[in-house]
This record gives sequence, structure tokens and C-alpha cells, in this order.
Amino acid sequence: MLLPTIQQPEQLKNLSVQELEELAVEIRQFLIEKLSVTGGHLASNLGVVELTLALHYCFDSPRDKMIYDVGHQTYVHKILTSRMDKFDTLRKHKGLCGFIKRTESEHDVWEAGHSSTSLSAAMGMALARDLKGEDNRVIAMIGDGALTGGMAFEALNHIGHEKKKLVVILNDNEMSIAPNVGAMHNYLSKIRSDRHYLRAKDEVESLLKKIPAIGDRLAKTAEKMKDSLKYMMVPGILFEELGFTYLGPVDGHDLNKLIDTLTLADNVDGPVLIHAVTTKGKGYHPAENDSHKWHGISPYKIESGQVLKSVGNPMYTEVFGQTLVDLGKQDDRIVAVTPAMPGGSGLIPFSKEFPHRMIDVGIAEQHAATMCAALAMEGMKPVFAVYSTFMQRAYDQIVHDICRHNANVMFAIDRAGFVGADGETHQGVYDIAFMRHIPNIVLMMPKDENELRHMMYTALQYNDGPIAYRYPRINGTGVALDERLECIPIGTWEKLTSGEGCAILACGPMVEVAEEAEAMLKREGIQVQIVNARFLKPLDSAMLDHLASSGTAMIVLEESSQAGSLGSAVLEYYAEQGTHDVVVSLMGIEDRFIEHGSIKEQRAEVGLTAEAVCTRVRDLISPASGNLSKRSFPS
Ligand SMILES: Cc1ncc(C[n+]2csc(CCOP(=O)(O)OP(=O)(O)O)c2C)c(N)n1
Ligand SMILES: CC(=O)[C@@H](O)[C@H](O)COP(=O)(O)O
Ligand SMILES: [Mg+2]
Repeated sequence: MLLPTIQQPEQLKNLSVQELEELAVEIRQFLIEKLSVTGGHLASNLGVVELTLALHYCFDSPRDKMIYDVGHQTYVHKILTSRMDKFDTLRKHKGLCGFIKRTESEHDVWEAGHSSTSLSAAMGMALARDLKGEDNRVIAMIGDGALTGGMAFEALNHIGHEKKKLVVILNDNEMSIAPNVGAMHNYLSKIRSDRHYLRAKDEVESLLKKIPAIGDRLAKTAEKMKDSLKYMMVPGILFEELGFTYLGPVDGHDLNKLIDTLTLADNVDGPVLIHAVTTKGKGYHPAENDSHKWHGISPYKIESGQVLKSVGNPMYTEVFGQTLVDLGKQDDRIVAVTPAMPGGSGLIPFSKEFPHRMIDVGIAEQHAATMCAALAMEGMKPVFAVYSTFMQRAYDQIVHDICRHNANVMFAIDRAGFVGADGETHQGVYDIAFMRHIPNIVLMMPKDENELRHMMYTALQYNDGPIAYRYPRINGTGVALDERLECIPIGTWEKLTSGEGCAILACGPMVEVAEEAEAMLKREGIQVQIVNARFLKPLDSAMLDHLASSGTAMIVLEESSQAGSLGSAVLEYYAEQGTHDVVVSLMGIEDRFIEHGSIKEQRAEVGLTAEAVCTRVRDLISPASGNLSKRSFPS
């Protein structure tokens, strides 16, 4: 066994290619075994074993900067950089991060989680290197999916212009999470698969070499012919025209070829793009067969590939997906738009029912948002189905193209709140803050999956501009689903208890936390009232005025950034109303990034628990509290 002997990447340089190949087998076995217990991004990592070995064999990390796009495919990098023994804690609370993490290793030089940033980072590091007069290499590994992200094209454009020495490894496995889409994908497929195309290229090149330079006029003709033939035959001409030296396509599992190609690339002065062709899920049959499912996988049985699904009520995402099918049958104006997340967003049923009305635009949130605005302006009812965290990419398009046009776009914001194992790069905790201040937007969050369905129906009937509903990455509550859907009056909250006493204004899954706290406090003889603050914009001003006039102390309980979200909106409201003798205590997420772990652990870490709510209520109502001194600013 070679793997246990590898503590540092430089040890690879002493191995023969055959030994590297043996190491690749051991690494795959290690990944398959470890992730059968922890879960994680198995397919992507199985696909980059040889690429990562060749990278560390040919270059010298951390002096040479290795930048991984998204960073979900860095388990092999972590194995080779002394973290093998931590894989039992992969994506666990305070354990090994599932993405690149600078605090874990000096070899982790660029963190991500969101796609398509690697080329910009590579350009920045190459520019800094040259300005400092240093000579380290800069290598970025980007997948074919990540290459569909607009940022990647911005960076390609700039890199090709500046012609800095750097290497881009395009890991082309034909897959994003789902099968990849787009014209770039089709172009790469042509290069990858047209063997005739490649054979012809050799013949053409040998022909071109035979054309003697005869006299100036003919020589110019020959040159033009060479260019046009090259244009037709040389694969990767697109990248060549952008200023890169294109090398490939090369078998991304052939270590000999990879090492030769990386060595060749290292001798090119200027930007090089290596087109590596790989198989996502390589080496594990279930993952190779269905790399969409095995992109991000739960624990599984190795022999059968049976996933050990956690039991529980249907996820909110599932209820969303099924309800959208029902609504889609009633209204053929509905078009679902997803930036590369058809599976994760629950849109597969809708795409099967309405293949022409589910549009996957690739990893292109900005394009998706603006396209939705135009769809709406042409009378369609677009659903922009997007994870909260990835919607951050489209902030300007939401302001400039959707809300300013007051376009009837419906936002289905999934993964709202803590997301668990993906951690800080994926937490859906900022969208209330960055959406509620945009004019014309209506923003809702249901207390359960039944209310989600009513909100989806409300959004469909709403024709006064953009309207959004946000829902979490958790199982539903199991509440019965109404057959008949009705509109919820815009801007109305829901009083869930008849009692008086301290009011807990809770949204989304925090309603359940509030109900748990209410039961605990009742046993102490303390009454609280619970309000389902299901509209984040507009607020229920009548309810807020009533609470203030009755002198009720309030707690705003939300699984989102405390700064700028619902709690801030309530404080702003009272300030604008000149209501100064009101007590509002905020319970949200403090001003820091919350790392990976379970959602339960993340909530506990920031005090979004029933116990913490009870403590806050007791503090608020205790005689010593002196209400006014308790006017609460974000804690
Ligand atoms: C901005 C953004 N949108 C969506 C995602 C979700 N996402 C994570 S990995 C991935 C596909 C990446 O495909 P590729 O780059 O080809 O990597 P592979 O997994 O195929 O190796 C997507 C869409 C993301 N991380 N960032
Ligand atoms: C790496 C990445 O961004 C995606 O794979 C993401 O992890 C998917 O998240 P879900 O598992 O919540 O769909
Ligand atoms: Mg891919």
C-alpha cells in the first residue's frame, strides 16, 4: 500500500508513473469507502484522481498556486496534503471542510464553493506574481460546468488579453451536476468525440507542412489556406483565438499523457488551456452510471450502491416540485428557469411533464434572472428557481431588470436558511437582507409545506410585480396538504396562539422552534404569543401597531442574518412610526460566517433553539428587566 506513506505531495516526485497509477487505485478505494459513511461529492472527486496526482507531481504546491473551481472536487488534493486521517470528519461540525479551506492547509490557496471564480483568481495571482517579480506557477482547474459561468468568460477574455503565464486545466466530463448544457458544452463535445475530426487534423497538418513557400503571392495564399484549414481542423481553436495555447483533448485518466502535457504547458510562455477529458464517477460503477445522482451523495452501501436515505416527511423542495407540476397544468404561462440545478431544485417532475417549459441555462444566475424579466414582460409566468446562496450572483439583475421593470417574476428561493454540510459558502441567510430593500418585491416565507403551496398559488395569481417565496433545505412538518389552494392576502401575518404575553414573531422553520419554546414556557406558567411573520416584505403594519399599542415585548426569531433581515425591518418600522416605547429583541444569525455541520448544530451555535428563546423570554419579562433598557439592538 503506497497511500499511507504519502504525507506530503513532494513525495510523489519520487514515484514512477506505474506507482502513481497504483496510488490512483488506492485513492479511489479510499474515497469510495470513506464517503460510504460520510457522504459527499463522490463523483466529482473520483473523476479527478489522476488530474490531481499529475498536478502535484508536476508542480510544487504551495509555492505554485493550485486553484480549484467550486472546490467540491478537492478531496484528492486533501488526501495528498496530509489530511487523509481527517476524512471520517468530512463535512461534519468542526471537521474537514468539503471545500478548499485556507485554515486547513497551506496548500489550500483559494477557497470557493460558488462556481466559476478560479480563472479570475488565477489571473489575480499571476498578476501579483509578475508585479512582485516572482516566478511561481499558477494553475487553475475548472470543470466544464463551471466554465458555463459568466465570470469564467470574463476571466478568459482578460487572461487572453494580458497573456500572463498561467495554466488552465479544463476538466471536461460532460457533466455539470446534471448533464451539462450550452453552446460551449456542444463545442467541447465536438472536439472530444469527433475522432475523425482529430485524425483529419493530423493529415491536414502533414499536408500543410508539404506546401513549400513558393514566391510571395503563393506563400501568402498558402498561409491563408493554412489558417483557414487550421481554423477548420485544429481543436480548441476558440481558445487559441482567445489568446491561449490549447493543448488537448487529453485523456484525463492517463497519467503519462497528463504529465507530458503539463510539462509541455509549463514550458509555454503565456496562458495555456489543457482540455482534459474525464469520466465523472470514474472507478465506481454506480457513480459512473449516474453521476447526476452521485454528484452529492448521502451515505451508501458500497456493494449495492444503495443510498441510505434518511427517513422523514417530503422535503420542501419535493413539495415545491410537485406543486409546480399541478400549477403548470392549470396555467401554461408557467416557465421554470434553473441555473444548472434542475435536480436540486426539484424540477425534474416539471421537466418530464413540460419538457419545453423547464429551462436549464447552465451556471448562469445573472442570465437566468434577466431572461425571466423578459419572459414576464412578454406575458409568461416565469419561476426563477434558485438556491438562496446562488441567487447572490444575480443581485443587480434582480434590481435592474426584474424589480425596476416591476416584472411578474416568481422567485422560488430554495435552501433558505442554514444548509448544513455545505457550510459557510452555501448558507442561505442573506437573501432577506438583500431582497427586502428593493422596491416592488414581495417576499414570503411559509411556516410549513402546506403554506408553501398556498404561497405558490398566491404568487401565480399575483400580477403586480415580482414576488418571492423562500423555503429551507429540510423535511416538511408532515402537515396535511390542502387540496384547494387559496391566495394569502399580501402583507398579512398569522397569529398562531390566542395568549397574551411576550410576542414571538417567527418566520419559516423558526415557527416550530417558537412553538417548542411556548410549550416549555407554559410549563413554567409563562404565556407567550406566536406570530407567523410569513411576509418579510411588506410587513403586517396593523399587527405591528397592535403589538406596540398593547405594550407587548417582542422577539423576532429568524434563521437569517440578524443585520438587515426581518428584525431590522421591524426596528425600522417602529422607528419610522416614531414608536419609541416598544421592546424588540432580535434573535438571528450574528455577524460571522457559520461553518459546515448539521443544521441542528448550526442553529445551536448561533442560539436559534427553543431553550435560547425561553431564556430570552424570561429575561424580557423578569421584573429586573426594565423593559426600556432591554431595547435590543442586534446582539
Ligand atoms: C454560482 C454557483 N451556481 C451553482 C452551483 C452549484 N454547483 C456546484 S458544482 C456544480 C457543477 C459543476 O460542474 P463542473 O464544474 O463540470 O464540475 P464537476 O462536478 O463536473 O467536476 C454546480 C452547478 C455553484 N456551486 N455555484
Ligand atoms: C458543490 C455545490 O455547490 C453543489 O453540489 C451543492 O453542494 C448542492 O447542494 P444541495 O446538496 O443542497 O443540492
Ligand atoms: Mg463537469
